[in-house]
Amino acid sequence: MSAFPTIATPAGPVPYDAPAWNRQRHSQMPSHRYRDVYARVEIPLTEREWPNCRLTRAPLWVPVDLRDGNQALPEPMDPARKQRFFELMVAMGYKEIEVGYPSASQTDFDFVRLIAEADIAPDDVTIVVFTPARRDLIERTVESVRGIANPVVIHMYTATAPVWRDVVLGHPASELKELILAGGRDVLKLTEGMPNARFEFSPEVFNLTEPDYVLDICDAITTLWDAAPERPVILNLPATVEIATPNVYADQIEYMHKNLTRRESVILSVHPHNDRGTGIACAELAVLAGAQRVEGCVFGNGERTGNVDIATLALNLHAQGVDPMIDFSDIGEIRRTVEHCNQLELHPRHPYAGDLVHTAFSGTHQDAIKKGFAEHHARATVQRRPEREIEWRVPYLPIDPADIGRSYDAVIRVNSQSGKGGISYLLETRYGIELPRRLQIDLARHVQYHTDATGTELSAAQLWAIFQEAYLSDGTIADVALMSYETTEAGGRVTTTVTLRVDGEVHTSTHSETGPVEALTSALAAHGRPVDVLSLHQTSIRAGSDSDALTLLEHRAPDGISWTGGVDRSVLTATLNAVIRAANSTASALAGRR
Ligand SMILES: CC(=O)SCCNC(=O)CCNC(=O)[C@H](O)C(C)(C)COP(=O)(O)OP(=O)(O)OC[C@H]1O[C@@H](n2cnc3c(N)ncnc32)[C@H](O)[C@@H]1OP(=O)(O)O
Ligand SMILES: CC(C)C(=O)C(=O)O
Repeated sequence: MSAFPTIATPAGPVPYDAPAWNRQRHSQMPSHRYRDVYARVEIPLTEREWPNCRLTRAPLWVPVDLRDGNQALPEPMDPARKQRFFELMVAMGYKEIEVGYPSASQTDFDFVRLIAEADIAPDDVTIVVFTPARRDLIERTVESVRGIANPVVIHMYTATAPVWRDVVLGHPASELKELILAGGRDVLKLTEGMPNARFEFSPEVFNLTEPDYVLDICDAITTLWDAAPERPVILNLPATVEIATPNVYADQIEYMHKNLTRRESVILSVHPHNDRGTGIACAELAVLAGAQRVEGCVFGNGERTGNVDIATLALNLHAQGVDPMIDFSDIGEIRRTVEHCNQLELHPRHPYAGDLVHTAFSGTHQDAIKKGFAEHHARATVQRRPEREIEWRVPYLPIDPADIGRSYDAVIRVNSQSGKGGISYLLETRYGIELPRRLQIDLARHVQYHTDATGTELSAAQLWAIFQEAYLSDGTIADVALMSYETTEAGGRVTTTVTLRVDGEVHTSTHSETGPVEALTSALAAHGRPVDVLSLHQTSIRAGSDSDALTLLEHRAPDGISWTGGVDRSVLTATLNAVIRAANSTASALAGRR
């Protein structure tokens, strides 16, 4: 690590990490205990190519929700939930699905039998079943798939890392290799006469296993199973317990990719877990390093912190312009089904699918998103192309939420962190009201006052209520009213007659050569209630299929610049209402001042 910079102090420059400045202290935790057992293995890779590679196409995805995901649930799925999950995965387009650990339970076994006996797996979907390298369990596994017409993969695993060899299995390295090959022979023998059967081997805890030992076992198993390009063997290299930075896993995968003897007859697969929170990074770097197949769970359920999350991996590709080859266009429905089957809820910040991931509360983000949507809309109009087709350039939203079936409405929500952009966006999208910039700023102050006081989020309807209270309600004094007006034209001359009630008295005045708004302001001035109009803006309020005109009027008030509004079916009446309201609010402000 490079040296810390220095900080100028009255006593001269002091290193930034000097105790006086850097207040970090040694923790109370015994970190030294983890140096050996869970240490990264050394990989004899001298040159690495993966850092220069790019993700240009989707790997083969294999969801293991019904096996690795299921074995990590407090309450494993019942048959109905398993079937529903399976059907979801088929509908999403997965072509290879691990459906269970048939020797583990009757439910798992029966589900595989259901696939054999009912017509729930389309012909092009490969069915994977999982087994340890133990004859009785392999027998039961092969039994479960008998009669399935689909391609079938028998997936055998055994842990290979030193601690597992010593502590769990009780076999030194050479004996363990023999145990694995014995399991491999059992698989071969028991699947004789099953031309649809292919084989997969996983050296569990691959990432903690000595590279040359695991390479030797993998080569031995591909030789035993006679891997060939037309009948490849899947070698699945799990990061069963994630312990190192993702670049280390990438090195491990590249090492295998470059050194496997029958590489062209192997489908190189990875199976990352997420103990360090870097399962996604491990999978992505592993694909750069040569992996062709990725096992994971749809939203990352699985042992401890989970299997790698396939939805995130797939949508990361989508966000880089690469077709993920799996359909997440209705992520809400997928999420509902997965939550129902796993009985686990997704975190609101879960990438892509969480409730809050397409929502901005903070003012500057809202402002940028609002501008981004406006620019997007304008560009689509200029190019005469559908908005869903044109290039996406909306700041802070890595993908168009509509791509995955989420609506724009949820994108912006308002609380005390919000600013004018988000507030006006909500009023515009919900009510069709386009607010002028200076009014947006004024309204944001009213909203901020409210959110600071309550600390809660505001809905569009609540914002609308605040808007009405601020600009459309009559002040404490409402002693001016417009009784009537009439405009006539004779010989090209326009004359407007205005009848006002001011302080209980009715006054009628006639104004030549002016339109109704000027006539009204002149009449108000003549009766001691001037309104100094600075600007007028017309917009409309959508109410169902109808719309009302909304006039927004900026005027000089005793306390500075102020806004009032008027609403009516007619634009003119809306404007006159806004002028009268300005006269009354000026009176209220003056009264408040006294
Ligand atoms: C990383 C993974 O996800 S691996 C998959 C883990 N999934 C599961 O365990 C869920 C399903 N498992 C089960 O239902 C049970 O564990 C069964 C049916 C497989 C086995 O049950 P039991 O026979 O009662 O054994 P138990 O689970 O207590 O212990 C496992 C035994 O298998 C051995 N073993 C563990 N993995 C393997 C393996 N891959 N190949 C061969 N033997 C293995 C262990 O050393 C232990 O042997 P021992 O009894 O001689 O000490
Ligand atoms: C054995 C493999 C496939 C596994 O589930 C894991 O390592 O987590």
